[in-house]
Amino acid sequence: MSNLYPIFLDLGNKPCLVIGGGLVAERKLEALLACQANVILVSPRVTPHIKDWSEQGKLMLVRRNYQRKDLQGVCLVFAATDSQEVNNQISKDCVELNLPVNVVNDPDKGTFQVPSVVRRGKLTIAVSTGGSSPLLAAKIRRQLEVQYGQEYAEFIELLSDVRRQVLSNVDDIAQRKAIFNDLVESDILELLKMKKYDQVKERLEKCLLR
Ligand SMILES: C[C@@]1(CC(=O)O)C2=NC(=C\c3[nH]c(c(CCC(=O)O)c3CC(=O)O)Cc3[nH]c(c(CC(=O)O)c3CCC(=O)O)/C=C3\N/C(=C\2)[C@@H](CCC(=O)O)[C@]3(C)CC(=O)O)/[C@H]1CCC(=O)O
Ligand SMILES: NC(=O)c1ccc[n+]([C@@H]2O[C@H](COP(=O)([O-])OP(=O)(O)OC[C@H]3O[C@@H](n4cnc5c(N)ncnc54)[C@H](O)[C@@H]3O)[C@@H](O)[C@H]2O)c1
Repeated sequence: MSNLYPIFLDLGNKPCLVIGGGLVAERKLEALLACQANVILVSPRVTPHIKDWSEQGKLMLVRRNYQRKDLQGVCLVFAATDSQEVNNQISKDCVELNLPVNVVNDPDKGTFQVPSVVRRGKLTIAVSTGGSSPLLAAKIRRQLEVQYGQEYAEFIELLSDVRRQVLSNVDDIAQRKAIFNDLVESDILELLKMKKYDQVKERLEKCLLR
């Protein structure tokens, strides 16, 4: 396998195909729905959760075995059946069509792998072991969850607002960079964690008046 190239995809309203309806398919589906993807799931059997989500209109469920025509018009494919043979066929069909495919029981047959993920608002940290140990990826994810708490979500919102203001009000690039640097290096994050919002405001003003 080559070195994997990390990338963050915007799948909002994009048609994504999951083939298989077991627990592994459910995990991939849940992550896709959390990113507002338009999911089509093809599988004769599905978990109770998948059935519920389909009844709530959260995905399109096709209750039969995979057929090559399912690939028409989709942009991302997950081969998540428990059959090596079916997953291999899906992988072959996708490679012929140049469609990115994830194969849950044979990473080398796929063209992308799913990382373990920590989300804090707009901050996303993704961990991959290149398929060597999904359990280690999950362990590192849990460690990162402790290190990067919910305060990061608030901090990033704030940085994003301030960045917009600075980009429209400060023309000098060196000065902008200095302001952004001051903000990132400030103790605002710790103050947010302690919910000391008055002091956050003070620090912000100080950085902006630089
Ligand atoms: C990160 C995560 C994302 C997700 O799926 O959402 C993910 N697997 C997770 C959990 C997990 N997977 C497995 C166990 C049971 C323990 C164990 O066996 O180790 C557990 C633990 C559990 O279930 O708790 C078993 C397993 N996984 C793969 C195989 C097949 C093989 O290796 O050949 C087998 C053996 C199946 C068998 O026994 O036959 C393959 C893949 N799993 C990947 C991702 C990709 C590589 C990621 C990487 O390492 O970089 C890759 C290559 C393909 C892919 O799926 O993209 C998610 C953790 C989410 C989190 O908690 O944060
Ligand atoms: N990548 C991962 O993270 C990971 C983790 C654990 C296990 N696995 C592997 O993933 C595979 C799936 O695991 P699971 O626990 O979800 O299995 P499962 O047995 O619960 O589900 C298999 C699903 O595949 C569907 N299916 C079978 N043939 C099909 C076909 N021709 N077309 C469409 N759907 C079909 C079935 O209806 C069923 O819903 C297993 O091979 C397992 O070893 C991968």
